[in-house]
Order: sequence, then C-alpha cells, then structure tokens
Amino acid sequence: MESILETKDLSITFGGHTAVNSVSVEIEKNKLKSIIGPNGAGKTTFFNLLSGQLKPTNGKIFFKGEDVTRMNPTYRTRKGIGRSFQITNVFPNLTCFENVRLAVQSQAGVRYRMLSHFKKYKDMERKAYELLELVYLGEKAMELAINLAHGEKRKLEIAMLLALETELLLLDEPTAGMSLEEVPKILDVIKKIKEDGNRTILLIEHKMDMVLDLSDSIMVLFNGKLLADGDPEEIMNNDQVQSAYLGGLYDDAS
Ligand SMILES: Nc1ncnc2c1ncn2[C@@H]1O[C@H](COP(=O)(O)OP(=O)(O)OP(=O)(O)O)[C@@H](O)[C@H]1O
Repeated sequence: MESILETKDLSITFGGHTAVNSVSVEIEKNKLKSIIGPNGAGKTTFFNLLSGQLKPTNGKIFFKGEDVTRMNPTYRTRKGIGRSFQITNVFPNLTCFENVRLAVQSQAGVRYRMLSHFKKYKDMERKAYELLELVYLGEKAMELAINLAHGEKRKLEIAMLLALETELLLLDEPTAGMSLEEVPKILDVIKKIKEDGNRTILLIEHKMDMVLDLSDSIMVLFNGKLLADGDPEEIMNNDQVQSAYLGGLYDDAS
C-alpha cells in the first residue's frame, strides 16, 4: 500500500483531557477513508492536527514522507493538504466562476501582468468551468457566491480546493446542515472525485449509509484512541466497534 499521510503516536491534551491519544495510522493514497466515532471521540481534533490548526502535544505527522508536524496551515495547503474552511478567499460578491478561476490562478502563480498571455488565461477559464461542472455548479457559474444555498456553497468550496490542486481533501461532515435534496448531490460529487482516482479523501461523517457507500476503509476513534482501522466489512463486524456504538465500552476505554 502506498500511503500519502501517516501519523505516529499523535496526541493532544487540553488541560487534563487527551482528545487524541497516541493515534498511529496510515492513509492510503487515492482512496477514501472515513473517520467514525461517537460524539467527542476526537474526530475533528484529529482533523485540526492534520490541517495544522492545532499542534500536537506528542507524535508526528508525515505527508508524502515529509515531516509536517510543525508546519503551519498555509504551508500544508501549499503542500497539498486541503480543508474547506481553510479557504479564506471565497469572495461573496464574485460569481462562482470568478471564485474558482481565482483559485486556479493563484495555484498557477499567475499575476495580473501576465493576463496578457491569452492562451494561459483561456486554459485557466476552461479549468474553472470544468471544476464547476464536476461539482454540479456549471449552471450557477455566473451566480454570485453570496446567493448560493448552503449545499451549493459546500460544493463551491470543494471546487476551489480542487483548483488548488489539493491531493488530500479533509471533509468534515460535508452534508451537515444540508437539505434532504442536497445530500445526494454532494454524495455524487465525492463519488466523482473518488472515481477520478487522483485524490485522497478523508471524510468525517455520521451518516453510516453514506460511509458504507463511499469508503475504501474506515478508522474508528473512541475516547481519542484508534479503536479499529480496516475495510468497511471488517469494521462492521468488529465486536469492539459495535460495543463502542452501543455504549458498552464507554466506561472501560477512558
Ligand atoms: N480547544 C479545545 N479545548 C478543550 N477541549 C477541546 C478542544 N477541542 C476539543 N476538545 C475536546 O476534545 C474532545 C474531542 O472533541 P472533537 O470535537 O474532536 O470530537 P468529535 O469526535 O469531532 O465529536 P463530534 O462528532 O461531536 O463532532 C471533546 O471532549 C472536546 O470537548
């Protein structure tokens, strides 16, 4: 297995509480791994450690073999680790197309003085349109970002992450707060990205049907510890995982 990201004994303690406790895991390149676990298990904290929003108390993070443990979030984004809320340059009063084109442009390092390079500019426009189509926002290309529905905004964020050539996408409950009609669309978007086969996705999700539908593998966090890591069938048949969800382990595993 070729891994894109690896954590070794990753831990973080807030006051006396260890929210992520010595987690060692490998994320396989170009696959989709879900992170599941009861509320408060440490899933979002684990994401914050991977994206650099938090620095670990102990342990290391390697991205493509490089130690990124102390690297700040901006550098990690440049290296290819992308988390949607890291995008601070979504301009509400620009159209979806303009937002994605700016992300493409920033990735290409092209400045205004170079816009005279007509062909390059056209290529960037084409790429922006392709990404909007990929996330089913083609018809909204000329809509101002501020006017998008919640689910559409999440899709725009994903298009912008892809424009930044993100190799590892960290998706934290992408369907949270969405209407029932919007959920299948985002599911489709994630499936399409997965089928393209050149991105790795790490997904936090509570909807188990979605997790089972999408995941190549699943890791289970429980009280900050890695309780299990394996393919979906293994995880579903794991007695410890079942106990954790039924509450049987709550007292033992602290
Ligand atoms: N900045 C912080 N300061 C103190 N405690 C924190 C901080 N961030 C998280 N925690 C605690 O760490 C634990 C793990 O929280 P986290 O949000 O990572 O869980 P989660 O698995 O994402 O939960 P949920 O599914 O409810 O989103 C919780 O007990 C939480 O209160």
